[in-house]
Amino acid sequence: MKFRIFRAPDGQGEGSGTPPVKTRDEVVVTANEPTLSRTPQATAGAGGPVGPTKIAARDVSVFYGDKQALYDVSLDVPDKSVTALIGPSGCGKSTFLRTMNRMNDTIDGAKVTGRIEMDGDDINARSIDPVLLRARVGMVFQKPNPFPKSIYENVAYGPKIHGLTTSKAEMDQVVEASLRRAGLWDEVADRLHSAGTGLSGGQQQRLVIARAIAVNPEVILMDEPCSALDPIATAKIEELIDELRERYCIVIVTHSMAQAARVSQRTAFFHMGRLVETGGTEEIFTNPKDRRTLDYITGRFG
Ligand SMILES: Nc1ncnc2c1ncn2[C@@H]1O[C@H](COP(=O)(O)OP(=O)(O)OP(=O)(O)O)[C@@H](O)[C@H]1O
Repeated sequence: MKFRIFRAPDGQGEGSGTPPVKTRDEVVVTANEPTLSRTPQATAGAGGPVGPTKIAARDVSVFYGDKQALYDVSLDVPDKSVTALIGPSGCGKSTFLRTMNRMNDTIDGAKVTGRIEMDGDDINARSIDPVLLRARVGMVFQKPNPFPKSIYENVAYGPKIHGLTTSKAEMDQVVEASLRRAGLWDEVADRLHSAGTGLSGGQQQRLVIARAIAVNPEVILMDEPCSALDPIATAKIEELIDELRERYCIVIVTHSMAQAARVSQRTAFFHMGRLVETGGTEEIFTNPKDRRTLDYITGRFG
């Protein structure tokens, strides 16, 4: 599917006498043709097929001490698809991302209110163990952060501490399957016992993704996963994200509008701690309803 980012709503912009506005990213982006058959229970969103709701956030606010960073955010995140969180610096994208696996709990003075359900269960309930939750909801950060251990041990670490395997042979299988799924196996099969930190930046990021995959997550959160990578490594991670969405619910924070358009089926635009608008990615980029979304995607601020 090809679409041109931006067509102004309500007769503004292209074809209405106002000169077309260039986005600060590429203007024309391409994404794969949506294939409804790939996800049988999928419904067709404007940005491609998505699965049923995996995470439902309702009236979520986050405070760092006295400062409120998020205001009453309600958002449904669908399974088997990629949801992009976009918006200007400091608008609360990472804060919202962290609410989905309770990473804000690890920040002194942070307080989360509202409700977040995963498959209908309240993830902030007392009965939920945050360590187990973070295995179900894995996270990939801006800067690749492999452990100072071998490639093998990086991937085996999670299955080991969660007791997911019972033999060395089974662990070998999990490590290989995870590295294959992260698109890294062919590059590291002959050096599994070398240091993970010796890999290139892009390989390290795929190793970190393999590490997250190894514990059978249902959701993968990615906080600007390509911002430290060159364009070739970025393209590989984007391809990988596109493959992974068939199995997982993926949420990605990105500053690149072109990246959001290439990899996501749904987009949520945040501004000053509020969720302004959400919808199918194509719809958000071609026909945003809110003026602030339009201004952001056309590079007027941010
Ligand atoms: N640990 C923290 N302690 C205090 N304030 C914080 C903390 N983390 C974030 N904030 C504040 O919360 C607000 C939202 O920050 P957040 O990092 O979620 O935004 P963002 O949209 O992800 O920004 P960026 O695109 O620059 O990464 C900002 O005002 C930020 O300064």
